Amino acid sequence: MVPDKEAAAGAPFGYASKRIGSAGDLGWIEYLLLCLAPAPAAAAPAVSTLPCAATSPTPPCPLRCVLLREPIGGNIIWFVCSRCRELLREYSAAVRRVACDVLELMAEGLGVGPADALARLVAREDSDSILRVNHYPPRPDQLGGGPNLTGFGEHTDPQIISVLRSNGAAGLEISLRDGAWASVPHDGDGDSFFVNVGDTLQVLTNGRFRSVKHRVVVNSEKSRVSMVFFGGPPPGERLAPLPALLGDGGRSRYREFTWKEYKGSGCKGRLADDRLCRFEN
Ligand SMILES: O=C(O)CCC(=O)C(=O)O
Ligand SMILES: [Fe+2]
Repeated sequence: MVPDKEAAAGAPFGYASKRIGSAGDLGWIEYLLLCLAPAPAAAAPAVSTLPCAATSPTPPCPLRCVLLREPIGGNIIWFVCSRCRELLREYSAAVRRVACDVLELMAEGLGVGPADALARLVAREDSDSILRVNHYPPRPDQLGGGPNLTGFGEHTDPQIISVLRSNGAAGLEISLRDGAWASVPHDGDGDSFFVNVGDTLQVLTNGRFRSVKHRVVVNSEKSRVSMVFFGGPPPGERLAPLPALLGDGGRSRYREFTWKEYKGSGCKGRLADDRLCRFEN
């Protein structure tokens, strides 16, 4: 995982609260963003050997492991103990396999070959995949502004596929074709995942699978915690609809671009922006 000092340097990885992205979007949220791409040797984490949580004086993180938060010069620097690091590694390897299995089933359903035509992009060691832990504290009584407080504003996920697991507290909603919002029912037994198509899968499938707008509203007494694996392609990967999905006229709805280019174009905009329209033919 990419080292903790990235957070201190103001890079997108690490801990943040309320601010989502760099364009002014706000939400009733705190979150951790962890890069799963292999870290360059020179940037090996200096803080990974802290003693494990049980003996730590800091509050437990939503994962029930411990993160130490230290306000230094206005920044919050976070440290992950070695046990937490190992748990996160195990979890992300398992959830990456789930993502790849789902992508293989999608390729089969679409009739495209080879079987790993989609999954290979996420399975690769250099895939730009991210783990995000979101914590939405309960809505405070004193806040006005109607029944729904925005936890995470409407957006689509830019990557190929997102696999989300929550603690069963309500709040996630998806946008239907007619623009109405529908709550995603949570799983009472806690053994299912919410799988979301990302913008890049919409491109790869030439629009056959749609990247659905979603948001989180905070209106309950209970904190919501979600943990999302975002399977993204390697940065230099050239992305375009799979040839088998171009249809009879051979029409590609999107021009070719690299993942790096897409990320670069999207990160400056607002959460709700339509990032794909710039790449449409
Ligand atoms: O917390 C949730 O349920 C959704 C979070 C989300 O959409 C995201 O992290 O991209
Ligand atoms: Fe999302």
